[in-house]
Amino acid sequence: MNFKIGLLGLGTVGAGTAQILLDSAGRHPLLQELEIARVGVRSLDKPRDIELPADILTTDLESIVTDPEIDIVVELIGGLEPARSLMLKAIASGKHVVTANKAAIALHGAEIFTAANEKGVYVMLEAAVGGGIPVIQPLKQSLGSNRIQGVMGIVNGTTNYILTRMQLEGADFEAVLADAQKLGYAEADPTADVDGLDAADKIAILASLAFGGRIKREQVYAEGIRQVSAEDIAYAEKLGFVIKLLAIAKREEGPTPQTQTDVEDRLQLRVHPTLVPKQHPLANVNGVYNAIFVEGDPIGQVMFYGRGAGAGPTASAVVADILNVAAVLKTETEPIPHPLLSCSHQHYCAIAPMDDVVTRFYARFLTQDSPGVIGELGTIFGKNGVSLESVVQIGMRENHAEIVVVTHDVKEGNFNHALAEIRNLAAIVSIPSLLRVL
Ligand SMILES: NC(=O)C1=CN([C@@H]2O[C@H](COP(=O)(O)OP(=O)(O)OC[C@H]3O[C@@H](n4cnc5c(N)ncnc54)[C@H](OP(=O)(O)O)[C@@H]3O)[C@@H](O)[C@H]2O)C=CC1
Ligand SMILES: N[C@@H](CC=O)C(=O)O
Ligand code: NA
Repeated sequence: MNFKIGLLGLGTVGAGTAQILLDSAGRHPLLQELEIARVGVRSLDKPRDIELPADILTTDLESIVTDPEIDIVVELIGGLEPARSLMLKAIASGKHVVTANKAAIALHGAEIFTAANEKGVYVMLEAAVGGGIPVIQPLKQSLGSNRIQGVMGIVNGTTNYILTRMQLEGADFEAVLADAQKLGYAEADPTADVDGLDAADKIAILASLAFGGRIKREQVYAEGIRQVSAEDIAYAEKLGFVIKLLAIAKREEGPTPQTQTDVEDRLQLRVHPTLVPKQHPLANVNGVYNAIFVEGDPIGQVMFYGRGAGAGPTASAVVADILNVAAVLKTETEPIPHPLLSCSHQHYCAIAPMDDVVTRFYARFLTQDSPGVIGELGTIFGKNGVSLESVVQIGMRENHAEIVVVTHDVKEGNFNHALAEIRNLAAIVSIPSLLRVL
């Protein structure tokens, strides 16, 4: 039995996927039953490293998703449109869909999964989060017996690659970003990586699976790494931390749920650069590697680690999804959405406002070099209920005193009130950095 694949996109991930499909030796035997029937691209003239019969390439992607011969549509063009419409048309035509497109799923997942469930087809997205790291299937299946308390991770390879090289080599942000683009890690528009939007898409997807509800993408708080400076990386290092872009989804404890439907806990959903203690497992995840740290009851802590971007690792996850669908098609005469492969939740999770989030902060102040400034800072923080773990005058920068503060756990709202007062102090020149601490 052969399964016909309609591949949309033959870029970094598309070419990586075709490469695996064309070279099945030594891999799962079911691969031999997969056939690349048609491939959709934007330009037919582009030179490509992969050899495919010219007549299967087309720029008419709609004809692929409606082709009665195609069993599985693999969407690897990226972006919101026409990716969303093509996936919906594929579903309407009864095709199963495999995608790596976290942006389209995070924003339009509800529409796409509702259509898929109505039509009785699968939408698989292992490659969309953590590239080659198996994390979507484990959340759907292997961890299904757990009540998940938190999912936290380094889920953007581009920014982790940049931060790692800035830390290890003191490298320049722009130069390292250009390398990440050459290596195929970055999105077509790397703004999504650098500004934390790609990580926000991914944590929305992970949270939806971990906490069994839909997530409104606009409710994920996202801060990127543009403001992370070489100075902060160096100060963090002295204080025993490394700076990582973390994506965090955390259940705020409510009453213990008695039934499936009365889970009304709120979720924290946030992406921001974070000072991570050097001894934390996530502190040692470097370069393009990603890691997703899950805490559940009764499993405790578990971490998934591997390459989060790049042609081969991402294609590994794409082809695994194709195999999963092919395996179901082979064994079920009338495919119905398999409860452990499909996504069927309906309600939206309640999200906590950022002002209610409790976290530690690192703040760097430039002040006039006058007596009593540290005392003034301490008084304002104390008045706002912000307890300080350390206050250190690092030295002088451009004739101003440089003071670094690390707080204990504090409500963001209280910290922001204190900052508003501090900004009005005559001695404050600027506050170049504000970062959260794990
Ligand atoms: N790169 C990575 O490491 C990872 C990427 N992803 C996701 O995988 C998806 C693909 O990414 P990637 O391979 O890097 O992207 P690329 O930009 O390398 O490739 C995109 C491909 O899609 C084709 N394409 C794009 N738009 C259209 C269109 N409107 N009509 C027809 N063809 C189109 C392009 O055609 P042509 O070749 O003719 O230009 C190209 O072949 C994205 O959703 C991305 O977020 C997920 C995990 C990791
Ligand atoms: N641009 C993304 C690619 C994988 O999702 C990243 O850098 O992680
Ligand atoms: Na993955």
